[in-house]
Amino acid sequence: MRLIFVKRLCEGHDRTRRWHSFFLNQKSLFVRDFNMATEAKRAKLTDEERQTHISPLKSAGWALTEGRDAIYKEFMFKNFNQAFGFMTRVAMQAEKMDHHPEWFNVYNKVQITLSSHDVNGLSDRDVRLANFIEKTASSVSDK
Ligand SMILES: C[C@H](O)[C@H](O)[C@H]1CNC2=NC(N)=NC(=O)C2=N1
Repeated sequence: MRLIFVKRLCEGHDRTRRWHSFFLNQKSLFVRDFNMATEAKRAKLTDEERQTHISPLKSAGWALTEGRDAIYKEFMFKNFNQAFGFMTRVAMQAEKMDHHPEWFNVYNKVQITLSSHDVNGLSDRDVRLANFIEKTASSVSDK
């Protein structure tokens, strides 16, 4: 039996785009829907996940924001050039992830808040972006 792999980008009612993937045979039988994995990630972090992933970020200088399920950190660079170089790298990663920071910059200071609007709180996308931001900040500061 010949199986055809189908991948389709769909826009949901909440305007988020997700990949729907399935194998079809000639009778259009759904064999697998990889979208399940994506769906599972669109959820708030559990208490256990916060212990594992938010605690190390707190040690790195991130703090929970008051009155809102989000994390915040202020970064200082040598000058504007370095700060903007950092922001450019983060912006490209954010676009790739379709997950964007709330941020403020003046000269060498960049203040960042991360939260997932679609779940109204912290999700694993904030953890991944925060870790990328940490790595990028130290590589930019090294120069
Ligand atoms: C339509 C688009 O996928 C969504 O609006 C994305 C864009 N960037 C986002 N960024 C953040 N921080 N949270 C989101 O829920 C989010 N959603």
